[in-house]
Amino acid sequence: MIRQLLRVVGDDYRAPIHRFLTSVVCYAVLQGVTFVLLVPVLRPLLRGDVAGAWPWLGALAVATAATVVAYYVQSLQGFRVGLEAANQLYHRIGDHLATLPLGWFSGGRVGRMAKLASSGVREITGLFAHQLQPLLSGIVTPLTVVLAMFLFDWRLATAMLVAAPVLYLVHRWSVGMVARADQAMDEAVAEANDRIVEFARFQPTLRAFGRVGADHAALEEAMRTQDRVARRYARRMAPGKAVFTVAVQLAVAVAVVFGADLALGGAVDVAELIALLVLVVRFAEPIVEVGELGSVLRSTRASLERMDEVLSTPPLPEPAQPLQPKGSDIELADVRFSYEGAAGRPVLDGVSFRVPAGTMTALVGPSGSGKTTVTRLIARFWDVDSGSVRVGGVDVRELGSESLVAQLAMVFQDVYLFDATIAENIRVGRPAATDDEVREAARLAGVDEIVHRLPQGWDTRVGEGGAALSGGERQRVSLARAILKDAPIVLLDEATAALDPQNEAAVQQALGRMADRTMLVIAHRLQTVVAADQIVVLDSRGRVAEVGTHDELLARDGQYAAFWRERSRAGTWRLRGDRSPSPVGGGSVTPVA
Ligand SMILES: Nc1ncnc2c1ncn2[C@@H]1O[C@H](COP(=O)(O)OP(=O)(O)OP(=O)(O)O)[C@@H](O)[C@H]1O
Repeated sequence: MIRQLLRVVGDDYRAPIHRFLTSVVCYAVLQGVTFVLLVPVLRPLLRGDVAGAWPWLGALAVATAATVVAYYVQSLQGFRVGLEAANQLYHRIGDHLATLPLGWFSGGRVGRMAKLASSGVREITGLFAHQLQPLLSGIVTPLTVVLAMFLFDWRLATAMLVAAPVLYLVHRWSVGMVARADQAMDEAVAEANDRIVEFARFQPTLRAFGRVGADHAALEEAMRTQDRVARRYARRMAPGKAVFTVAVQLAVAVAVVFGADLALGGAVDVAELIALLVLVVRFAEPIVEVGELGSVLRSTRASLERMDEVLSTPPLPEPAQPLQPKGSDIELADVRFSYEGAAGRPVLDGVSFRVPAGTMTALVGPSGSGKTTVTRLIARFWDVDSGSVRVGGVDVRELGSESLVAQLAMVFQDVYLFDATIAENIRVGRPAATDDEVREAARLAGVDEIVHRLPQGWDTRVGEGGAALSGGERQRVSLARAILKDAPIVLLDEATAALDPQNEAAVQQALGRMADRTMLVIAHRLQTVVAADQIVVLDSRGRVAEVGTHDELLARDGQYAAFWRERSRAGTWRLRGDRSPSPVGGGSVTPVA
């Protein structure tokens, strides 16, 4: 565990940890020495020889004072090293996250990462501040006592030495038993927590379907499971913990009986025996303390393992000599791609098309055909399995990630806004932009309209993730970011959810503003599709079905023409200014996402 801890915290932080561990070992040895000194102090006292006890009392006083100082030093160091290690960990995790492929952040990883960064880092701080000392003392102090015991009586010392591995084995067994119970309990609690959060988050959906009470089957089932596991936990955990404590007390009892036998046989006198038995009892104390740490240590070890896993996730490979893009065209050549761990056919299966510099390509296809995946491969969220994605004539794997990012402005559906003002959020697009440039970008994306409606205008904070804004408003802020960034290539996903008339106007205006850029748009609006220089149609198997202009594709009377007819009949291609309802859901052949 200590090796894993050193690996997670990093090589450059080994020295302070070693210093801390050394101070803990010093403290544990001194503690053992103070225990041992009780024997020469008690032996003369129990025989009525007070004068004979004085020199040993002096030694005990010195040893006790040294132990107190050592305790103070090690606990101070424990807190300091714990806090610094937490800081160091935050930096290491932060630095490492910045190098990971963007695709790594999808799924539930960000949530798990947040938990790891808060409770996981706290646990590791606690390991230094509270647990390493009793853990090491539980081994070093009894060892010191046993070794010193050989100075007084080799028979009792041997008995204690024999007891140590027996106690260790019992401890392992008991920790294993408690760990199994703990793990089942942790899983049940985590499941119940998830269900409660889900229950709270989906209240609107549940109520919309008349589920007004607390009759959420999944939640009830999770609660029942937790209750069942908690009962089993209590039944299993108590004996697991008790067995170790009983084993320690049994070892002490055996030592007492053995000592009494020696005294009766005249091998040791009664005064010496009592003094030695006090030592035996003290020998057991630190061991019992280790027994109490079992479950905390197990949970800390699990956090360490998860951190180790994150820190050993390979970063996005960077080219040794990054090339510069020559122009701003995009080209996908025979791209095959599957998501990690996904079975079955690839999401993209031999996709090839080119977006010439300064033109607009609309990407359409049924839901799940891989449109979003295409844009994310261009932004190198992941690397392709085979084939290549080229930007400015250079494979994105040969461009440094900085120069790739500099080429792109992305407006995706899942827009994240920081809990800051709108202006600060727009400025993310180009931190060095002037206030006027920020306002101009906001105006072009229709954000100024939103600002006028907000209580504190430009100074209104938008809440975490942009919670104070609607989906369409968030996307407009994202558009303003893209306009401000002024990158040569724009990847845009026209979110269906955000297609209110104002948002449409903003998207239209923004597209007009960026008309000289290379644009790849996952298109949901008729005028985007019609105005595109070319339309790329993906089929449900992740292949390019057709490429051409609107008129060409209609004339070809293929998949696009079929989409077109169906959409026109259903009225779900939206015309500018048309206030009919937005497209609903994704049919199997809808070109809208
Ligand atoms: N992070 C991911 N991990 C695993 N599978 C994914 C991931 N993202 C998407 N997929 C799967 O890849 C396929 C293509 O998804 P993608 O989002 O690219 O399609 P899309 O055409 O953009 O769909 P939509 O129009 O519904 O947004 C889908 O089957 C989807 O379930």
